[in-house]
Amino acid sequence: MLDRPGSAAARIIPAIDTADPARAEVLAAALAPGCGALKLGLELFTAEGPEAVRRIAPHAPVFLDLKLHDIPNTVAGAVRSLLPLRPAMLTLHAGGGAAMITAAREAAEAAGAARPILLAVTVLTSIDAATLAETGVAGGTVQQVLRLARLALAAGADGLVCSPQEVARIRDAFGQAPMLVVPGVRPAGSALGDQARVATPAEAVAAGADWLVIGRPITGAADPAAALSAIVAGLPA
Ligand SMILES: O=c1ccn([C@@H]2O[C@H](COP(=O)(O)O)[C@@H](O)[C@H]2O)c(=O)[nH]1
Repeated sequence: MLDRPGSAAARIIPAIDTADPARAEVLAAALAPGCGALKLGLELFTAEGPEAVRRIAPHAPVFLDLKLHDIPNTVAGAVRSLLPLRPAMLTLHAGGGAAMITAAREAAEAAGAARPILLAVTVLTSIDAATLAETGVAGGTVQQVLRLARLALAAGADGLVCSPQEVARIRDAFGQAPMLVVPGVRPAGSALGDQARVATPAEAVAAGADWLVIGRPITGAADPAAALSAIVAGLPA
């Protein structure tokens, strides 16, 4: 299993969000020396499938962010199908419920010590309180994140995906054991895009984040490797 980051660079996971496998490889080669892992998500996986993972994996550990969400039997089968790709991290939606998460964990155990870190996505960082209320969830984002975090960790998730705005509350409630992987991170002055619950990289780390997922502020820069280096330079060693 991937170790918790031991340096500022190792904390950063650039999100390689493109449907173009050649572009993904160029980004991977440029960014891998300065980061801890590379995140591949739905855009590349739905375009290119497992082959995209095989092409990126030689560069850095792969965080496969597919946000699995289905009945337990189907999610367990998907985890089994993904294990040969040896992802370092894998996501599933906490909202799928405890039985789904436990089924995913049991399926992942087949990989033994090389199994991926299983991360439960709480409330997407693009969702604000009003959007959450539209889905029928009252009480605000922090309360829902804590509710889903409790469920997911009890069911066998190794860690959580949450926004930087909930990290300190999660550490207060659950301590240092859960691995916290945090998107919704924006260097000062960066465009928010569709992200709603954000903080800067330094704020996220100070709150207790383990890894920071950062996409467009890096991959949309004229020099992605330089943008990554500038973010790392702004973090404590
Ligand atoms: O709650 C979540 C879960 C996953 N993501 C993913 O992280 C990156 C963020 O990219 P940016 O360009 O830095 O906004 C992206 O791949 C999302 O799918 C998230 O943003 N929020």
